[in-house]
Amino acid sequence: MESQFTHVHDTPPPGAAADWTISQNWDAFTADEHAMWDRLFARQSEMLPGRAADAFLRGIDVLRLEKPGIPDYRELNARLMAATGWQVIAVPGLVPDEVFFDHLANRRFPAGNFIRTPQQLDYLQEPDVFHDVFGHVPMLADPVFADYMVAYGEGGLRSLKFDALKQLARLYWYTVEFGLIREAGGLRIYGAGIVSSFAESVFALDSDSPNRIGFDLARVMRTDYRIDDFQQNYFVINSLDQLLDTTVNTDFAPLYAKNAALPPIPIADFLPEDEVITRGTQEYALAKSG
Ligand SMILES: C[C@H](O)[C@H](O)[C@H]1CNc2nc(N)[nH]c(=O)c2N1
Ligand SMILES: N[C@@H](Cc1ccccc1)C(=O)O
Ligand SMILES: [Fe+2]
Repeated sequence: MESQFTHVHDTPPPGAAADWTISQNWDAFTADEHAMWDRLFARQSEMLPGRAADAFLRGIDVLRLEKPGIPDYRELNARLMAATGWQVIAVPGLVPDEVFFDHLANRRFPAGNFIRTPQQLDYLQEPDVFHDVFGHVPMLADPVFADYMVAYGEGGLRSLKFDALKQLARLYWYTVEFGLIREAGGLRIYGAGIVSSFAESVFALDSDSPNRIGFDLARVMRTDYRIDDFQQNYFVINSLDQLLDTTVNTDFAPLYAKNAALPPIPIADFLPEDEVITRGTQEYALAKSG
């Protein structure tokens, strides 16, 4: 089973529980680590109004994330639990797929218990506490998205029975990590991978390089993605209700079977039935490929 991170071991590291959780040990975070959080938070929060989805901005407010420093889960979880029954749990880093899905299915969001170094300011491969807590957690304060993430966890466990992890991982990638949503004011970001990245929060909305395509479940589950640079495709939902209703009310089993018989859709390709919002130039990707 290949997740987008393939160097995850299958036994918990020393000090971690069987479910891979560790104590956040908030008191052990240094002033420099809190300062890194504040630097990242200031950079993102000043540029996100008008870019981030309403639900994301509401979550920042409800969870009091503007408070300086790395959030103390004892305080954060009191508010998050009150909002949607979710809680953030600390893990050393990436956890095995099944462990990840089981946590989501039980309203527990695993967050990497480390923060990036100044050298990793603009890009790091593995999710740190800023990506996980700033990027993912505000959306978990939204009841509809919170229910989507539970259903996703349950669906993830089910997908393993169909050997369909790859298809389900694509759904996660193009919604939870890199999803865009239509709002009255225009396209907005709800994907954690975008919203936690300064450069991609600009690129995803402003650049004419990437494709922007209306969300279609089967199409997304067939579409390849890249993990090492800006996305070449973004999929756009009309509402969080649409995302929840579509995925919860569709039995994925027939979809898994149908898609397994079809080749994956190459990253920047279009299908005739695509709702094309932006026919991207792919200028950025082509320039990078040299
Ligand atoms: C579902 C899929 O396997 C995905 O890559 C998972 C794997 N393990 C993870 N582990 C952590 N801590 N955080 C994640 O986002 C993920 N993603
Ligand atoms: N409906 C999916 C479960 C799922 C729900 C929501 C998100 C992702 C997956 C299935 O039948 O397996
Ligand atoms: Fe993430």
